[in-house]
Amino acid sequence: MPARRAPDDSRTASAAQPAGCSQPSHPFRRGLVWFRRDLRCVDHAALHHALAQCETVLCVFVFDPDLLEPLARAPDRAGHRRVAFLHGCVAALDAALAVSGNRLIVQHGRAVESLASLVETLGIDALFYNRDYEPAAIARDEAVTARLQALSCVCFDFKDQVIFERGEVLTAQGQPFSVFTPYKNAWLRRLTPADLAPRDVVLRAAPAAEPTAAATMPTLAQLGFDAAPETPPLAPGSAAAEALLDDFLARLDDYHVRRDFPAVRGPSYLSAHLRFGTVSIRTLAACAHQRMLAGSRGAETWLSELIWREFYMMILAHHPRVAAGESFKPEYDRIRWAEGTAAEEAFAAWCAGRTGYPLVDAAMLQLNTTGYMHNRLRMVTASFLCKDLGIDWRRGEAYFAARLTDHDFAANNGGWQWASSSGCDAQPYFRIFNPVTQSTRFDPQGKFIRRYLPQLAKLPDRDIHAPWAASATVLAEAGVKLGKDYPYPLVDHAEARQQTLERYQVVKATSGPPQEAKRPVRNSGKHAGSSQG
Ligand SMILES: Cc1cc2nc3c(=O)[nH]c(=O)nc-3n(C[C@H](O)[C@H](O)[C@H](O)COP(=O)(O)OP(=O)(O)OC[C@H]3O[C@@H](n4cnc5c(N)ncnc54)[C@H](O)[C@@H]3O)c2cc1C
Repeated sequence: MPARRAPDDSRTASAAQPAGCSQPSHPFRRGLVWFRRDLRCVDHAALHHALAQCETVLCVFVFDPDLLEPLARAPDRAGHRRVAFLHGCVAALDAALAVSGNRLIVQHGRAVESLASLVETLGIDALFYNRDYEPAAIARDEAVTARLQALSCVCFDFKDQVIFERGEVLTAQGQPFSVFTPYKNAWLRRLTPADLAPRDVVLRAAPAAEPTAAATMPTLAQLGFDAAPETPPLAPGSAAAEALLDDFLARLDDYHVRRDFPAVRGPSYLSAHLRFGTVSIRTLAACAHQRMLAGSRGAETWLSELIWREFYMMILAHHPRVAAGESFKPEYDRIRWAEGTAAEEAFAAWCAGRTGYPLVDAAMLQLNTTGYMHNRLRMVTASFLCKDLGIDWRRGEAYFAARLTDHDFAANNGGWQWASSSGCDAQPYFRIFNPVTQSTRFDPQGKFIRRYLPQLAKLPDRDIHAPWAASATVLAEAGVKLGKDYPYPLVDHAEARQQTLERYQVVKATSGPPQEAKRPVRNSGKHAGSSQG
């Protein structure tokens, strides 16, 4: 039996009142809040309801080997950075709870067994958690709920990760949207102040006898991961998220003009915090919405990005087959991607940032060294992999998934399917980013390239985007020996573009007028009128 759904998760605790329950002030004696992608103790739906429903509220986080082991095994220890960030967020949550005399119980084990054991040993009669929308998480939550209900523990789940979930924003015919702009318009029409109101949390100190203090936080080494670097690329926890948000709000009004330039501090850098819920989506959407109503174009554009996030989560919820590796548009699974030794070498070069296209390489080095990549560059590198190297987008998706600290299945899959044209509201197959044009346009002085490719730093702005086209004198003056200090380009873009158009012929019949492919495209790469532009 699934968890009981609160009819809504508005601020009234009675929304979660179990059916047939009399109305004592606290219908449950001991409740447990299971933290997952919501590692904060402010504006938190499950915690809000648990405090209203239970005499005593305990809190738990479970480091689940089902999730950790694949990351620990990932090649070149790629998953370690993300787990270090997660570990830091869990520690920060524990510290935040301690301020009000509460502690986080931290478990290391499979969620079903860990939670069942806690329910029995601590005498828990109700479990509260916020919903997750990834198919594997849904399956896990159903297993947990079934097991706990068998132990007479009532389970409640809440909407918290999004403003609107699965079935809340639909077409006039009651169908899910597959195009972003009408979805966004319907999303905005549906929005009311209650959707953005914080789910208040007023913590009560846990009685001293509660066994939570006995819980110990496993070290990263005990979890099978490297120790966190002394200066992590991104500080974990809610306080760090708040600092990033404060910094971003001062530049929000210019977001629409700054966000596309990777060398400029344009976007919010909040993605990993949104991923782990150290900041509430309601807080962010409320800030953006308020400033948008006051006339801020930057805020309007940023709110659109937050809606893209929900759009892709909605797509995943309605089309879980994309999580099984299928293209959103099935005809795109007929494409024959490059295979064999040359393709393997090309993939390895793309991963390592050795394609010979400086913007692509600098972007991959940003990902490999920091666990983050700027949105513009995610589009450029993804397009380069599928449409210049002819390599299956799923390989790039997996590479990003292992390395991004902010990895979110729905956004990553949506972004890759957008770039490869196989997704809903994706860019048409015949629109192919020119990596040099993207570079001159979005990193005109090569500042970003110079940051990650210091060997090219002395090249003039004019030549840094395509070093192979620079004169021998310019290269010599800049101290660049092509083939030694920096690779020759792996492919010729014009030829690769032609091959891609041929490769995509199998989908042409269903995906657009063939003559469009012949029209020269000035590829600004608008992501359906929004960020991926
Ligand atoms: C190939 C590809 C893969 C991607 N993989 C991920 C991923 O794994 N995780 C992830 O969070 N985003 C992903 N994105 C979307 C986007 O690139 C990042 O959200 C953004 O770069 C994060 O930086 P930020 O927080 O500074 O963004 P901001 O510009 O400040 O945007 C604010 C928030 O809006 C959301 N957002 C912005 N753009 C998008 C988008 N196109 N799709 C969905 N949500 C969006 C994110 O939650 C982001 O944090 C991907 C995009 C592409 C093209």
